[in-house]
Amino acid sequence: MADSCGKAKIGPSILNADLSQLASECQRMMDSGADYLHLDVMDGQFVPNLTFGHPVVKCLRPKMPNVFFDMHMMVAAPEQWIEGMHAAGANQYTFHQEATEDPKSCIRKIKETGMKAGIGIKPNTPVEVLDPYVDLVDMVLIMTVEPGFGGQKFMADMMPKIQYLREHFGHIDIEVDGGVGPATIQQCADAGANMIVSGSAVTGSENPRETINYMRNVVEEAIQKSQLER
Ligand SMILES: O=C(CO)[C@@H](O)[C@H](O)COP(=O)(O)O
Repeated sequence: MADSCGKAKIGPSILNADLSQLASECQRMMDSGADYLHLDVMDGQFVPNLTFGHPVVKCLRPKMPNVFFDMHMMVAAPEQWIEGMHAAGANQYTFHQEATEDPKSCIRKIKETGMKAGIGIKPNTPVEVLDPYVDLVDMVLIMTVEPGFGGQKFMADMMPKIQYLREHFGHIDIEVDGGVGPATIQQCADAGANMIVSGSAVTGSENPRETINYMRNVVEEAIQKSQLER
């Protein structure tokens, strides 16, 4: 993932998978051709749901030593978990701008560990709040559902946020997350998203490999089209 800024990457979310089989579900996603794993961490404060923390990541890491773990930290005071997630083997730490008084300090602490830093916003947060941080992070996350649960309806009115980021900041990694699947990937690709989080549409697919390949092809075609139009 190191030198792949702006390329099409599919990162399944396992939130709606069979969490009693977490390791095998993660492996199933990678065996189906996923580029990375999107792991949803929820604390019951920042979002009204509870999932898992760094102890679980620590157990997962030895089972999949080379998989890129994209930690989606839907938590209050995200600074508190940076060290733990790094020690557990996380590769990227994506926090929410709404969750901290000092995003720049959070970004600095993440990068000091060697992890990649991501910053995300919820649907009701204007994209312009990210302007001071985009050049400091490795990836920007645009939520297309209210964070907290998988299987929700895609919010197409979030696409202008992605277009804004692509137009103002060029080849950064822009991740889209929530209700993304074969029926909605074209909108995301056309808007400029290149890192695709898809949960239910992939983990619930009869053919996850086919679903992943389809979405990657749509994004790759959109990237090529935008490059030709420049
Ligand atoms: O962070 C979240 C939800 O809060 C997402 O990562 C969802 O887990 C994506 O799942 P689908 O909407 O694709 O089912």
